[in-house]
Amino acid sequence: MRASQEDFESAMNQVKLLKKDPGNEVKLRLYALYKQATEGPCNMPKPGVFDFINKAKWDAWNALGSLPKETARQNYVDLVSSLTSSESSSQVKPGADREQQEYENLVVTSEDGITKIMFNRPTRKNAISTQMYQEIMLALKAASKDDSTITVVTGNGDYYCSGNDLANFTDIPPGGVEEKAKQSAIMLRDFVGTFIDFPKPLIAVVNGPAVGISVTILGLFDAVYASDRATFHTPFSHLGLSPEGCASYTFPKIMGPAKATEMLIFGKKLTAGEACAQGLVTEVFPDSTFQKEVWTRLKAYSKLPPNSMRISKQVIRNMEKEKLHAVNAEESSVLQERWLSDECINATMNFLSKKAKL
Ligand SMILES: CCCCCCCCCC/C=C/CC(=O)SCCNC(=O)CCNC(=O)[C@H](O)C(C)(C)COP(=O)(O)OP(=O)(O)OC[C@H]1O[C@@H](n2cnc3c(N)ncnc32)[C@H](O)[C@@H]1OP(=O)(O)O
Repeated sequence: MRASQEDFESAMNQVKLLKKDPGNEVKLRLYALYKQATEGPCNMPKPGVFDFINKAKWDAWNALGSLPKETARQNYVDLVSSLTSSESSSQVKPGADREQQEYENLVVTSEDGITKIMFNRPTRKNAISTQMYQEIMLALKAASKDDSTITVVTGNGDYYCSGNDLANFTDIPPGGVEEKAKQSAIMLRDFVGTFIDFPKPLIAVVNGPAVGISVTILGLFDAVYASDRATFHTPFSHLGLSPEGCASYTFPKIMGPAKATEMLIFGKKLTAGEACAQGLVTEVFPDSTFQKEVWTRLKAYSKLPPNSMRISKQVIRNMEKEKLHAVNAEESSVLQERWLSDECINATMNFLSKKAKL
């Protein structure tokens, strides 16, 4: 069942009763979902650059694109529910392992045996900044040790994730671009390594389009549920790049070398249905019932015996671990060179100077 008008109104009241300020990102998200749920897609003229507050509100609402009103209403209710439950769980067990760490680019909640890690930069289509790579690693490490039985990764807004934040290329340290490429290769290897070693069932709830590294690492997840609005795109050649996230190994294994070539070399964008037919996605749901159906299923899975699930994951994955770490190291080292290539620098500059989009 989808959130009713009554659920929506009750969620609006609960927001007023929140004891803790949820922070600007979340408040903007609530505003945007409220406007989308009540008025539909953004219909206001874009405010001027110096009208900071209204520009931020406009950006947040506009970022929801054509998200249907019912989905926005449901997402609003879900977001309020995650805020109220994180307040009440920290009241019930202060200082215990349910305690939530503050993240700038993620919303992490834990309830019903499920830790949910939600990418939370909707105005940037959830592009992964350098800080966000670190936060995702921290959140996964915490989830591996908390008392949840399964861990879910999802996105806030109309995108699941638009991949690496291309602005990461502009933050060059005093050691120069070579030093930046070296540090980035280490960060990438650690980031992907955290997924390879994650001990519990790891599930992706792909709520919208997914790009780049957010797609490649799906090969390291244990199940991938997708809305029929989701697409899967790895435009590495267009960006002068090469695959990461172990996709050079997992994708040919999952879908066969020819289909993997179309995605990883020619940058073919797959619909959710195509990705499911090729084995990258476990199941596709209509967007209108996506959240409801997936979370009902996940809540049931989270009640299965945790040790049995962990051990089964070990049995399924452990034989591959050494190979995956070797592939990860090789992909990261190849990319360290690619980032310094003219092909990559030109493609990135074209995007950042607004001359190109995917
Ligand atoms: C020296 C070496 C340093 C290297 C450091 C890297 C370390 C780790 C690397 C791991 C490797 C990963 C590979 C990849 O992930 S490749 C994929 C990279 N992603 C992209 O190329 C996507 C680029 N974005 C787009 O093409 C489009 O934005 C979109 C996703 C198709 C959406 O288009 P739409 O028209 O709907 O929306 P907007 O373009 O208006 O987006 C809203 C604003 O968000 C900004 N945005 C979106 N995605 C990104 C992104 N990936 N990086 C930076 N910024 C992004 C977009 O520019 C808009 O901003 P604006 O409002 O200011 O215009």
